[in-house]
Amino acid sequence: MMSSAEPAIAVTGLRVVRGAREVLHGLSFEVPKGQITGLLGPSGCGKTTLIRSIVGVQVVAGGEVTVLGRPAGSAELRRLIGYSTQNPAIYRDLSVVENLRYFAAVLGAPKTDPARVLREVGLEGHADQLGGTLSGGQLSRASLAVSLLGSPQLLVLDEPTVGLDPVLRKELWELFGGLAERGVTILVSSHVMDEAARCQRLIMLRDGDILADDSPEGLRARTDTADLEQAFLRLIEERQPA
Ligand SMILES: Nc1ncnc2c1ncn2[C@@H]1O[C@H](COP(=O)(O)OP(=O)(O)OP(=O)(O)O)[C@@H](O)[C@H]1O
Repeated sequence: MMSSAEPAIAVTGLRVVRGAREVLHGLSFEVPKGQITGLLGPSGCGKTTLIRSIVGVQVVAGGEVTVLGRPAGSAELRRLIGYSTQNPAIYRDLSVVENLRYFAAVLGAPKTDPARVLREVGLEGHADQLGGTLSGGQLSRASLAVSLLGSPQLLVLDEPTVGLDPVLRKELWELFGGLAERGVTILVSSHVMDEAARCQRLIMLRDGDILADDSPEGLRARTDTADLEQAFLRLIEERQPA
């Protein structure tokens, strides 16, 4: 039904007000299918709000968000999107595999899925450990495992590597790369610029506006720097009148 040229996510004129302030000021962009798109920007710039709008849990003040050809928040998207929030939602009093069985049942995912996703995130050795006793990195991977249940077409990950050591971060990015090679679309937020280089596409946010929407190579060329952190800073300088 959908052509492969159709983007996984299309956002037009998205405005969101939280509290008394407008935090997203009319964003428009597309996320291509089968790629890793990074959503980057400093703390408080609106990454989580944008992600919430895409997964359909944010009240929006204006604009349109279309995900896999349907309006964001549509019931049928629930099975097609894997969403991992910043605060891992794992039951502390259930073991890892019990958590996975529970969420698989809620999603109507196959009974073989918990074993598959445990393998994918490398947590087989902790299957019977209680959620409440996992380390930070193990908890992040358990949360990622939940989002992989049911083989979603789109993975939306809000800062999945925050607080992880470099080895674990590298492993997780390799996992993301493998999923993208299998055709899964990944939108991943981060405030760590060195992770930007691992994405095929970058959306840089600042104060609720898009500063750049480009490939890492395009961004480096445009800002004449090899370093994406420098590129980000140069884009900010360009915007500010001298
Ligand atoms: N419930 C709320 N009520 C009022 N303002 C809010 C609320 N939630 C978030 N905000 C504000 O909206 C802005 C965007 O927040 P958001 O969580 O989207 O940023 P972020 O880029 O994800 O930040 P971080 O990287 O620190 O998680 C911030 O200025 C924040 O203070």
